[in-house]
Amino acid sequence: MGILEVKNVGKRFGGLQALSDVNLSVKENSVHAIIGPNGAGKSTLLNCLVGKLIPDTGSVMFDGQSVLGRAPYEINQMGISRVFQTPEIFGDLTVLENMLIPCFAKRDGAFELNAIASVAKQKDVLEKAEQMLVEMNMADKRHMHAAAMSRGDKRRLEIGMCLSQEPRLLLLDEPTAGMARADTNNTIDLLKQISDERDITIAIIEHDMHVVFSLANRITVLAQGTPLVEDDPQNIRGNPKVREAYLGESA
Ligand SMILES: Nc1ncnc2c1ncn2[C@@H]1O[C@H](COP(=O)(O)OP(=O)(O)OP(=O)(O)O)[C@@H](O)[C@H]1O
Repeated sequence: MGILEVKNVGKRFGGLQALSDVNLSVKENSVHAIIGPNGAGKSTLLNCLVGKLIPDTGSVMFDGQSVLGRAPYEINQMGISRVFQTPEIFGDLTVLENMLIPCFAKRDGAFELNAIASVAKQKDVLEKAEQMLVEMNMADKRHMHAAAMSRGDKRRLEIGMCLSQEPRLLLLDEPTAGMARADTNNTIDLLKQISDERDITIAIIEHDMHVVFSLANRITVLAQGTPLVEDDPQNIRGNPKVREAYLGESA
């Protein structure tokens, strides 16, 4: 039994069956990649896991509890945190101010913008945010405006903001999209470190096969809304069905 169990999930948009009969079992503490050609249904599936979409059929269980019918913030509180394709950070705030936001939300269940102004009085939150920046190797950038950072550092900050909420499952939607190779490699190293050092499960949607094969210990291939194959990376690499689904993409 995995920490995340998806059973027979289907989702239709008008005349388009975006997902049908999707089964997925994500083992605790694994790095599970979900790959597939454009339009295969990867983002739709992810949206069904975090409450952004409600599947028409099937079930989604996280740690034995159904996530269906719960609001995204409730699913977040259950222990699922999501990293978006474009980093969801506040460019006008400093790195430290960004980090304070999830730290307040974790402590109080909510966040008010004026809390940042009085943060000096909130030692526990400030210490937690500073500690997270140390763990993310970003302490030297704490007073920098987030917008001024490289794409890789924005991603690093966003991942740190997610981790400050102490999730048990981290979902990543193409975390290296649009990155230069050096930033991609830094992100791979960061995710490896997170997976090795923390009690956390990672599910990642990714097009870049270098990222997938560097990180994943299990891979599900989606094609036309349904799982084509689920296997270990070494078996996926040479699988003719996977190569065919990608029609020449480097699988
Ligand atoms: N809100 C929506 N309304 C209508 N159709 C949608 C909606 N969201 C996705 N689709 C369609 O559902 C199918 C699956 O899309 P989805 O974005 O999940 O694929 P994907 O595998 O994530 O693709 P990509 O790799 O290009 O991001 C596509 O045909 C897409 O056009």
